Amino acid sequence: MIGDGLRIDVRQLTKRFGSVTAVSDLTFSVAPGVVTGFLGPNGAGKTTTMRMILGLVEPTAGVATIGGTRYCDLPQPPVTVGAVLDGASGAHPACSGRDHLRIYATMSRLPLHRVDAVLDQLRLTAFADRPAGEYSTGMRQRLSLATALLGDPRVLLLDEPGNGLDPQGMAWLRDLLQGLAAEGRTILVSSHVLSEIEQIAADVVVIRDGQLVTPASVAELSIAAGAAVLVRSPEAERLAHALGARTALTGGVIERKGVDLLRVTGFSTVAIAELAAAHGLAVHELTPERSGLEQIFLTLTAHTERALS
Ligand SMILES: Nc1ncnc2c1ncn2[C@@H]1O[C@H](COP(=O)(O)OP(=O)(O)OP(=O)(O)O)[C@@H](O)[C@H]1O
Repeated sequence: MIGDGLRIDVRQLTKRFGSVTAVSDLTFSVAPGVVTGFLGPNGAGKTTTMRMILGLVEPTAGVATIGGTRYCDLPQPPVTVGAVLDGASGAHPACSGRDHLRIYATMSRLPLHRVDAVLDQLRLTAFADRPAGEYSTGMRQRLSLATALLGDPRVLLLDEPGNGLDPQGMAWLRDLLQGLAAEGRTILVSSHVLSEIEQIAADVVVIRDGQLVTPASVAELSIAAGAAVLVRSPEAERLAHALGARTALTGGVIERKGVDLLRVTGFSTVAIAELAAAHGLAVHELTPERSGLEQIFLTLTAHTERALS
């Protein structure tokens, strides 16, 4: 573990570029210990928000803090926050990966032994002395991440880190980020490849038109978007009755799909299991009918789709 985790807090952030409002009164938090996905259609304001968190763009209003402190007031920013904003490592094509990291470490006053550590962590040691211009897309992405991790930061902000990675590379990225989060780090990842975020992230912040749609766990998001759960029970009738008594609160729908099968919306699998247990009803199967985050995302941002059409 890396000590107490640091929360990112975005409070009523607004950014206007002339007549364009890129981000509007945006408030959300990013918790340590899990990977949080940052989703929104093109132009939703994700990059602008990340840039404001990193002090690269001055907010028109509001504030973003990391562990309660604004980025510009952090005593040692590279030790607290690592970021990859455009997927580019910033390495000169003629410069080797190792030399690029050495230069960055020196500029950021980080110990040089971290260079070998991140080369090893990012599986770049075998390519470390080749010119960065000869790196594949995946290797360039790893060099960007290596640069962000040089300070062993407690917070990571990654804009589209999966861009250009093949499925193997994505699986590796997922394991890396989940491992870093499990150490207590705070990780915010934006991506357009929503099925990948679904695999990587436990929490999700969705924005559109610079405004918050929802902060939620992936499971909660599924419920909010009407994802259903198939429930097989020998006492389906009684279970349907028990669930039905709660739908006034949850807004869910209970459908009979067979003698022992219900299709339920508005409830998580956990809520259904707990309700069944509370009523002493057996449940033989609980299967989330996954519409996938892609569909959920489209449902939640449908307003934007309509506005554009
Ligand atoms: N420097 C700038 N000057 C003027 N407008 C800008 C500037 N930066 C961003 N914008 C505008 O702000 C809005 C939000 O852009 P932003 O890049 O933050 O969105 P995004 O969600 O990251 O989009 P994408 O997923 O396409 O990268 C867009 O309308 C964009 O054109």
